[in-house]
Amino acid sequence: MTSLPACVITVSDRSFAGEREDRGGPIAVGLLRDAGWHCPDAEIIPDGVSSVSDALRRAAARGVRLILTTGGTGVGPRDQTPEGTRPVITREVPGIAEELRRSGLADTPLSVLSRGLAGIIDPQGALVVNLPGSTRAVASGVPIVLGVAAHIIDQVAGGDHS
Ligand SMILES: Nc1ncnc2c1ncn2[C@@H]1O[C@H](COP(=O)(O)OP(=O)(O)OP(=O)(O)O)[C@@H](O)[C@H]1O
Ligand SMILES: Nc1nc2c(c(=O)[nH]1)N[C@H]1C(S)=C(S)[C@@H](COP(=O)(O)O)O[C@H]1N2
Repeated sequence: MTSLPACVITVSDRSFAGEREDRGGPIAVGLLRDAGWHCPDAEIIPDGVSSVSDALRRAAARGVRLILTTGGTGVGPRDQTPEGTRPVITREVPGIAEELRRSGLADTPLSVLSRGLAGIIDPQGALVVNLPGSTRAVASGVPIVLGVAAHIIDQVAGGDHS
C-alpha cells in the first residue's frame, strides 16, 4: 500500500462540454483510491496539445507522483494526448505503454490504435501514463500501472519518499 498523491485527467472534448458523462475517469479514481493512493476526483480537460501539457505541468508542480490521463490517444484529428505528453516527460518508460497495448488485445484488436505514452517528469519524479478513453481500457489498464507505479516512483528522484 502507498499513500502518495495521484490524479486522473480525463481528456475529452465531449465530456468537457458536458455532452457525455465521463465514466472512465471515476473508474480510474476508484481503483487508485482502493490501492491507497490519495486521489481527488478526475479533472476533465478538452483535447489538445497545450491543454494536456498544461494540465500535466500543473499536476507535477503541485507534487502529484502518479498522473493518469484517459482519452485522446487514438488516431482522430483531435486525439493529441501523446503530443501533449511528450514535451513534458523527461524520460520515457515505453514498456508500460507497450504492455497496455498488448494486454488490451484481449479486449479488442483496436488496442493497437492507442498511441499512449508513459514516462517520468523530472525533477519532480512523477510518473505519467496515457490510458485510452474507453471504460474497458481504464479498468484493465489501471491495475497494470499500479503493479509497477510505486516501484518506479521509489526509484526516481524527487518528492518525499516517506
Ligand atoms: N471519458 C469517457 N468516458 C466513457 N467512455 C469514453 C470516454 N472517452 C472515450 N470513451 C469511449 O471510448 C470510445 C473511443 O473514444 P474516442 O477516442 O472516440 O473519444 P471520443 O468519443 O472522440 O471523445 P471526445 O470526442 O470527447 O474526445 C468512445 O466511443 C467512447 O465510448
Ligand atoms: N484495453 C483496451 N484498450 C483499448 C480499447 C479497449 O476497449 N480496451 N479501445 C481502443 C480504441 S477503440 C481506440 S480508438 C484507442 C484510442 O482510444 P482513445 O482515443 O479514447 O484514447 O484505444 C484502444 N485501446
